[in-house]
Amino acid sequence: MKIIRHTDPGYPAAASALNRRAEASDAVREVVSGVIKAVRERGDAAVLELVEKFDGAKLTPAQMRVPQAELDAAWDAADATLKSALQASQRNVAAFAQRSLRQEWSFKNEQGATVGEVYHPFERVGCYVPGGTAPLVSTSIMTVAIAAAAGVPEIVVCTPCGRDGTVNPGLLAALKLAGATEVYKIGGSQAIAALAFGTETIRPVTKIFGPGNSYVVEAKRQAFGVVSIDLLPGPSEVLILADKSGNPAFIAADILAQAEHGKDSMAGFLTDDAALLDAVVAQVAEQSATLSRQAQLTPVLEKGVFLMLVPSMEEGARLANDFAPEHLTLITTREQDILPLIRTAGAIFLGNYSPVAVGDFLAGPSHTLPTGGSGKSFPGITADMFQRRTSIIRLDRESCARSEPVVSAISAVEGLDAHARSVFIRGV
Ligand SMILES: NC(=O)c1ccc[n+]([C@@H]2O[C@H](COP(=O)([O-])OP(=O)(O)OC[C@H]3O[C@@H](n4cnc5c(N)ncnc54)[C@H](O)[C@@H]3O)[C@@H](O)[C@H]2O)c1
Ligand SMILES: [Zn+2]
Repeated sequence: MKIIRHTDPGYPAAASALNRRAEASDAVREVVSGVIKAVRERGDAAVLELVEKFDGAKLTPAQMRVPQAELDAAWDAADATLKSALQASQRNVAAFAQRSLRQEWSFKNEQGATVGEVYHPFERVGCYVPGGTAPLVSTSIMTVAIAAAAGVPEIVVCTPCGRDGTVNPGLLAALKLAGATEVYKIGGSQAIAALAFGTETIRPVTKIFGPGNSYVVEAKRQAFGVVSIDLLPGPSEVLILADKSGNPAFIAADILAQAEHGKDSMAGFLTDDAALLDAVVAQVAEQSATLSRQAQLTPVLEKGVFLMLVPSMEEGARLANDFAPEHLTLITTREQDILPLIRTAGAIFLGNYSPVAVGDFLAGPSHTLPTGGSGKSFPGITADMFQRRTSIIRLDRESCARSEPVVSAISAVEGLDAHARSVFIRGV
């Protein structure tokens, strides 16, 4: 853990280093462009070679898709506690999604033309559900269930399999409940390439959603244009900003919950209270000893966790905006002053009793959120991202006549006389 105080000489540099921009390393970019090229040129064969190389599983093209019967059986076999937990999560997510959906509307413009917007669900989307280091059962709900709530008829999921070629049955159960219509057990950038460009087995989709590691995120970025994408949701992270009202045990628990995501994940803690900083450091040491995922925790605690004593909560909010955290926890007695200052967080958790884990699994908004600083440009997944918008324009003879002088004036400057004629030829 790095501990920096505003009284340290290194503070200005450490504070300005928080002002990040999301960019993949050259090495990741190169690997991914090689993968995309291979999948475009050689389809299934390339996908399966890469699955063997990165995930150690030997599959045939016929084994790529999880049969519907296996999805159904996974749901039937899931234990009752898991089923009701997944259902509770899905109910909250669907209810939240309903409120985010856009409705069609229209109005008459100044010339009397009817103009408006209509929305249709995308026909066929891809949702990536990570599975490299943990089977992200919750991500099934946080992507697929939202697509289903938006009315998307074809929801194609890719998720990596283990060396034995199987996918965690709890994950399959969640996908079934959430409403996945096709599930392929392939992961990584090869899965994104297959979804974007298609292979003999996988028909291409038009938009790709969902989080993943740096390879998955870079593949989505490189596929952009051929498909659209939701955002760039990479390795998970949290930033906690608290004044002396913060509970050190709760804060340490949230830092550790973040750290157990493993490689590349980050947790930061900013406070204006020196005693709280010390108490959180002590709590992290005490609590971390009793957790199971030491292999994931240790490297993150060494490299990915920083604690900073800032001169004020206002300065903390400024640094939080620079960092643009995926999750921001704000604990302060001055919420009305500090909350309005936060503009770039993917999701904001307020007060001592709002653990990020409840947002991960249950609360309602998608947990698929921007990371790596991309929150400055992208929001997290919302239901309306599964809707394609188009505009509608209808004129009658009268509104056409009233539009003519404006069209003629602009056509004259642009030198486009056919444009002007196409209006006045209508007898106006
Ligand atoms: N931002 C969010 O909203 C959000 C939500 C959930 C999860 N996540 C993040 O998703 C990530 C999931 O990562 P993961 O690794 O566990 O699973 P993953 O499914 O994203 O990636 C696993 C795949 O990566 C590929 N891969 C691994 N090493 C590679 C290499 N050297 N070269 C090329 N490809 C390689 C493999 O094909 C493998 O199938 C985590 O970082 C987690 O924090 C983010
Ligand atoms: Zn988490």
